[in-house]
Amino acid sequence: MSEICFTGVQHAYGARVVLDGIDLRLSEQRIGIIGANGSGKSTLARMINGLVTPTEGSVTFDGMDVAHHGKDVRRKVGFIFTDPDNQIVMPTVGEDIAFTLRRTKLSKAEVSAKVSAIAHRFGLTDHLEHPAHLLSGGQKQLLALASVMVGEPAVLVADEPTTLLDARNARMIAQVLTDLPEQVVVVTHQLELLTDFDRVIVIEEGKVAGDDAPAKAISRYRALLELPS
Ligand SMILES: Nc1ncnc2c1ncn2[C@@H]1O[C@H](COP(=O)(O)OP(=O)(O)OP(=O)(O)O)[C@@H](O)[C@H]1O
Repeated sequence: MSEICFTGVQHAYGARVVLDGIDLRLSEQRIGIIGANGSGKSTLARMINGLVTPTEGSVTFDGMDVAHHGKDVRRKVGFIFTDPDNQIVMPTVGEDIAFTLRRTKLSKAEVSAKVSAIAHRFGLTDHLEHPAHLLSGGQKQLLALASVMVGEPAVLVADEPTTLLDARNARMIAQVLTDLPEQVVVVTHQLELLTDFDRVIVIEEGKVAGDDAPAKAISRYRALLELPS
């Protein structure tokens, strides 16, 4: 597994500090990040691949400082967002997956083989020729995943990947993420998604307020929100 290290990390948007004093060494296979709205989870997740850089401290990915090696890190850290429509860029499913490989030196046949293999892995084989915008919400999230994973990142970061999905599709995407052999970091409000995860970080008002196995971290979070456990 890769090692993601936050050392003395602060992030401020203008004068507003939204993350502070973050020290984390993440090397487990499945890591969840939970916390109330606005607590700083997305900001933390975006720091892993340099979409957001710290205003103090540093984030490293396998020893590379993300602020200085953003491009190299982004090759190793795939990212999916809440709304797959924001990352589907090509008209058809097959073209969208192939788009990720456009800057590689692979031959047409090699690209085609990789697209077929990843479509098969994410259950999209029958949709390769279909317009991406006609897919269901769950299928679009699968396409976003396939288009990222075809680039063979070492880690996938997913920021609330099930928020826009109905319960059945949310469960399906949760299962797909849980079963990925790659390392995953998932920000979510869907706490049951994290049942089989290795570690869950609780963020509260920009600080780490819990860091434990799922059951304990989730009870800590419920206690913070004053919800029944
Ligand atoms: N680009 C930005 N400019 C200014 N403030 C921002 C920006 N992005 C986020 N914020 C603020 O930073 C704080 C943390 O936001 P962040 O999106 O990281 O929280 P979150 O825990 O992911 O929230 P949610 O669960 O609602 O998605 C919030 O108060 C938010 O309004």
